[in-house]
Amino acid sequence: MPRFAANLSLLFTELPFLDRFSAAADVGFSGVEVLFPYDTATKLTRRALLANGLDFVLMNAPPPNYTGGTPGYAALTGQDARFRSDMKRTMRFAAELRPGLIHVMSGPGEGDDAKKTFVANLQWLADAYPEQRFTIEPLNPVSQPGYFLNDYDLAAEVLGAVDRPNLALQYDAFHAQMIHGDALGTWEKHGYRAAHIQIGAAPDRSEPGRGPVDFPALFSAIDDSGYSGWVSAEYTPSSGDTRRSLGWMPR
Ligand SMILES: O=C(O)[C@@H](O)C(=O)CO
Ligand SMILES: [Mg+2]
Repeated sequence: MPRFAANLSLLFTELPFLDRFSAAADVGFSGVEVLFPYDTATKLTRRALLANGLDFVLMNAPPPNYTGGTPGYAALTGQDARFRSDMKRTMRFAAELRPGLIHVMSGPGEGDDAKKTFVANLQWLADAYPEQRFTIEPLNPVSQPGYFLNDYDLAAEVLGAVDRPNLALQYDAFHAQMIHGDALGTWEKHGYRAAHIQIGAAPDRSEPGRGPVDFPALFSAIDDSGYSGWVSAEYTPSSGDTRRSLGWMPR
């Protein structure tokens, strides 16, 4: 059975941020991820991780939280200086928080120029920080209109062109189902590129078990593939109560 982590930006939001760590540990998670940990003093976040024996699995770049703003500059031609300064800032947080992975958001864009820019920026990043592992994640166009990385085949092309050992795919069952209509088939085609997995039902991004994705079959396929990373629960509990949403989680 996969190792499960909790996304504390979507789970346990009924609690204040720093209380979500112990809540996740109490129900059996041994790792957590936070999309944008930039608003909380790093020493407080670090203390919450250590006090609860939790691995810090992943955070997003760039800071700050993009809500209401641009979701990254990595694919925006002519914005290389902005991309680099954002990533230097990210890495200052990472030096303290020590995430296993950093998800680099592409931001908006389309076409060959955006692809070339994205590839060149990712190569710079991977070479500048060879000890850090990074991911890229396709996001569906309903949730993220105008976002450049909106397809798993495109992600495969980008990963092939970047060709660095510390950059891999972030597979999200919710986005895979929304983009390609087949989360399991997308895993079977692209799963070998993945360093990180996130799960949530489609189309409403609630807990696994609702909607068309067959999660027991997906978990078996993940196990059979030999994947050894984390599977992170990244969904909004349908009742608003995270504990009540955990029926999908094998004990
Ligand atoms: O799936 C998502 O939306 C996230 O993993 C993410 O990183 C977007 O902020
Ligand atoms: Mg995701």
